[in-house]
Amino acid sequence: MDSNNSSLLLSSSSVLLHHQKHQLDSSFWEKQIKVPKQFIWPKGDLVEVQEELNEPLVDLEGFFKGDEMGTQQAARRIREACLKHGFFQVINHGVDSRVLSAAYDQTAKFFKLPPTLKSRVKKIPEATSGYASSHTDRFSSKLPWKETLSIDFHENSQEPVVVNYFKSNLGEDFEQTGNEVLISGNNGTSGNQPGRLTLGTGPHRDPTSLTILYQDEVGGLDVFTNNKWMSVRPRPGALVINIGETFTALSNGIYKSCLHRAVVNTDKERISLAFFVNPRDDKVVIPPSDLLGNQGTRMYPDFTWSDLLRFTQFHYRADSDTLKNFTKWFLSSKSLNP
Ligand SMILES: O=C(O)CCC(=O)C(=O)O
Ligand SMILES: [Fe+2]
Repeated sequence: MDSNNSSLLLSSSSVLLHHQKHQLDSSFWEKQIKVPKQFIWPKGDLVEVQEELNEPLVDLEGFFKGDEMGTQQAARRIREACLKHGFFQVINHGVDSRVLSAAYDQTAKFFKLPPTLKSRVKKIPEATSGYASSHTDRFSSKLPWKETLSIDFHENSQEPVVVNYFKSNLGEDFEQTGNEVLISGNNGTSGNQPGRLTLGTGPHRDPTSLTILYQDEVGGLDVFTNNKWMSVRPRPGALVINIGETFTALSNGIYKSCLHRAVVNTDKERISLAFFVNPRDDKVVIPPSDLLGNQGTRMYPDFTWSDLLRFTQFHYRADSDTLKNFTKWFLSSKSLNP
């Protein structure tokens, strides 16, 4: 799809939350002898992985070269993965490895800045861009052991929005960061062995359409499928793709968006770069009629990405039941305000 076509349908955004000032500094938490109880997750969410997920590794070379056979093979493998758990990895994806390394380095450089500097881009309420440590303002329990930097990106914007964002908040030295980072960086820090009690990102399904993730070699991404947690092996140069709830709704529930989490490594810090792809705000998510089955039954109501975003930002922490609870909330708010 060329960028003109895709901009008719897609916008992209990364959505994370703001913080309280004294908790901006993740090094503060790392120095604590005991993990504060707000960061301790229930045992059921912490069950360790025993196996690797056998997700398909899809080679996109044929697709990019216009090769029919290669394209069909890739499509078949992606379809199979989406019917099972919605996770696959891609190689020969066309994203220059130098851009990925530069984005990674710039993200790492940002997370190493002193807290006072990071706080210059701190996320404010209702914003979708900015730096956040842990989401402490929004939740009082099961906090994620990580810091995040989120940046809004709209493909059809003429302005160098991201470059301007970094330059105006952090200064000229960060122009390059703006050039490379079109992602949200998750930095799961290790510290005092919090890995045994905490999670970098708790179990959730992404509300997005698609998530494209670049993870470093530390690993920690786990997927819950076949009734167990399974790890997604970091593969050098590959991107992890998973479908989110919006895509599930678009496929009338046929393609699965799977529960996943990021565990904290007890020895090493981990950085992951997630690019969330979402429909344009005004596009209604309606599955094609041939996915409705004989009865023409719709699994989910007509909604827009901004409805789901509002729900997950202001009413509900994304978890295993987001789409089900969103549907209830959305239908009842519609019946109150028809
Ligand atoms: O860091 C990861 O591997 C996953 C992060 C994630 O699931 C998310 O940001 O939605
Ligand atoms: Fe996720």
